[in-house]
Amino acid sequence: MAHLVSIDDVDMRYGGAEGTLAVSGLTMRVDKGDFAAVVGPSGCGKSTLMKLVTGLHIPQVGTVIVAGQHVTQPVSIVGMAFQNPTMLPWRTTLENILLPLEIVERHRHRLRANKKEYVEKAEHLLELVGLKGFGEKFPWQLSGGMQQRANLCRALIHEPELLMLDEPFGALDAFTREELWCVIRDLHAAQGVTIVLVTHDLREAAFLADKIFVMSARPGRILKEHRVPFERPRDLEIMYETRFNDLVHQLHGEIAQARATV
Ligand SMILES: Nc1ncnc2c1ncn2[C@@H]1O[C@H](COP(=O)(O)OP(=O)(O)OP(=O)(O)O)[C@@H](O)[C@H]1O
Repeated sequence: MAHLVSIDDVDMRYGGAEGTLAVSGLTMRVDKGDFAAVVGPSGCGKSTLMKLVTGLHIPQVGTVIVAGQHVTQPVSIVGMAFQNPTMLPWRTTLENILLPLEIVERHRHRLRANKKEYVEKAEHLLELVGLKGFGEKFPWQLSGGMQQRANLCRALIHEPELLMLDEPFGALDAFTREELWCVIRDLHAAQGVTIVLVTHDLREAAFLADKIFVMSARPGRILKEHRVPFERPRDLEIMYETRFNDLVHQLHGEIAQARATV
């Protein structure tokens, strides 16, 4: 089967020839339908990896292929969500969710012609993430967790094949974060979207992912790929099981070692 994401021997350096080498010899593959997590020491190049896959950065060495296309510009089949959702305060939540459709040329005409259909789709997504009826509220009327839920809807409105999540729950309290893990788990199951999640939280990676990539310290490359053997659907209770804690412990050890070998 062809991989949805193929990164081959990539080097990415910021700031010219003498600048910071963020990743080097980076190679990884993500298959269609996968839920992949990327973990590693602080500053190892995780966000850089996300930007390479989405075409926000183009590497100096190596290739990035997404859905069979060599990435040379921003990739339209990708949805993205970052740590701090930036919603436009003067637009309602629903209008914020529809925003990507107004920006992307390809969708703009379709939105104009089929507004009702897209509003229904946005309302369906709001329901999926537990925000039914909140579309008419303004972002500042929502809690941080609710804004992050809406942010996920916005990342999914154009039905991306690939959803890239960069520390999306980092700013939330532990309970809200766990609630959102379940939202993401259910979205992955319901929408069949391929997900790549960058996170510092090893429990988050072990709970959500099928594959966990461990990166080295900068310049980042993949040190190890774990297959997560836990059956789906997973319940939060799994986090109290020995096999879950063994995996988290192992990941922790690998990252500690990567940090020590800088
Ligand atoms: N635009 C940039 N210009 C210069 N250097 C950069 C730029 N973006 C990132 N870097 C550097 O590249 C390296 C990797 O950064 P990146 O943000 O990809 O790491 P990260 O693993 O996501 O970090 P963190 O764990 O802190 O979230 C870091 O040393 C960072 O300072």
